Amino acid sequence: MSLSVNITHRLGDFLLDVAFDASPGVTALLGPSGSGKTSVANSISGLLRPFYGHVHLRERALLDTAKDIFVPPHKRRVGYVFQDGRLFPHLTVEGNLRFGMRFAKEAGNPAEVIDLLGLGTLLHRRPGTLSGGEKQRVAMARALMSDPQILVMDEPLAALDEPRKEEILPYLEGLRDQSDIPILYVSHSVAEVARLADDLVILQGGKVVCHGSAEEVLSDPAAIPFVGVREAGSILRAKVLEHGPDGLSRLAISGGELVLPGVTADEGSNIRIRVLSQDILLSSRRPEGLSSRNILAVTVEALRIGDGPGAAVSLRAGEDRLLARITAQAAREMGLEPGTRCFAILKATAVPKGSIGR
Ligand SMILES: Nc1ncnc2c1ncn2[C@@H]1O[C@H](COP(=O)(O)OP(=O)(O)OP(=O)(O)O)[C@@H](O)[C@H]1O
Repeated sequence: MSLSVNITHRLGDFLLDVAFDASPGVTALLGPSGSGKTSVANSISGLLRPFYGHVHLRERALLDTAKDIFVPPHKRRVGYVFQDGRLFPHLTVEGNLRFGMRFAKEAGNPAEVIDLLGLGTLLHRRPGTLSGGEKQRVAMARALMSDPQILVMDEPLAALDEPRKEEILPYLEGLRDQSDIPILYVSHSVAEVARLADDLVILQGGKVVCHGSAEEVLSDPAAIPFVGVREAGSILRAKVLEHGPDGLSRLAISGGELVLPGVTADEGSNIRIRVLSQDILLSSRRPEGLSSRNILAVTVEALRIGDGPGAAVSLRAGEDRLLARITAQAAREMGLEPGTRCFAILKATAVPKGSIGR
């Protein structure tokens, strides 16, 4: 395990009591404002010194209260990206990147990092002339230049508008896919996390309430109270089979095929699709004469009927999972229970472009 966190800390009335592990790839820390995300990130970077517990990075103790170990921030090899970038305004992009290397024993490969984050044409510009998204790409590159053993990003997209977020997400996907260190990605946005996370830790009131692979957690009805009913949904892994002339693409998933618009990835490439639970319909029989092409044979895995009129149904389609939100009345009438076989219907236009990543 690359990162192991087990900490307890009191901040005023707030008690932080968090334990989780993270491997290379993106581990997202998701939670509402005040749930303790920044405090966890700060405990890893050394900006906060928890009263009790440990933080281990590649078997190295950065914090171990039992042994009175507290490694100062600049010796931790933690690359930190703040919400607002915090670039040096008087230095060019290149100067900012050089600054990132100043404590590095072995600096990250500048050409590789510049290429990964698409900074080649920006090197001589000053931060004041960059867009918010470009500034954040520089901040990420600067953090990588310090040859970190982990990258901690605290809400790196929070200050950006939607178009700038869309612009930067592919770079973050590239970072995730090419980096061999763990990336702790702090966010309150389920959409971002669904695009980027391999693993997901959900925090609520200073405690871990869900932890697992992003696919597992997001398709678990038990996670709905924490992500919110409107944001609830699952992640499907698909392969692009072909792009049709009509703007629709045919995709293979483990449980069948889907036809969706807005897919720009090359034929043959793998993508991930976020499907909101509110965009899935269920039918006991295979529907006929329906406008939707997206009909999947599924098996009910779990069912959660809340206090209100809604029911959440976790479904298995081949190796993939779907989450559907229907009325409790419909669930009863259809006799849904674990093991029930039925059909899930997804309207093609329900999946916006931003829900399709790689
Ligand atoms: N120095 C402090 N003294 C007292 N309470 C604090 C202090 N720092 C943080 N807190 C409280 O600890 C809780 C967790 O704060 P934290 O910033 O870690 O949450 P967060 O999930 O990152 O929130 P946000 O997304 O709003 O930044 C909050 O209730 C906050 O008010």
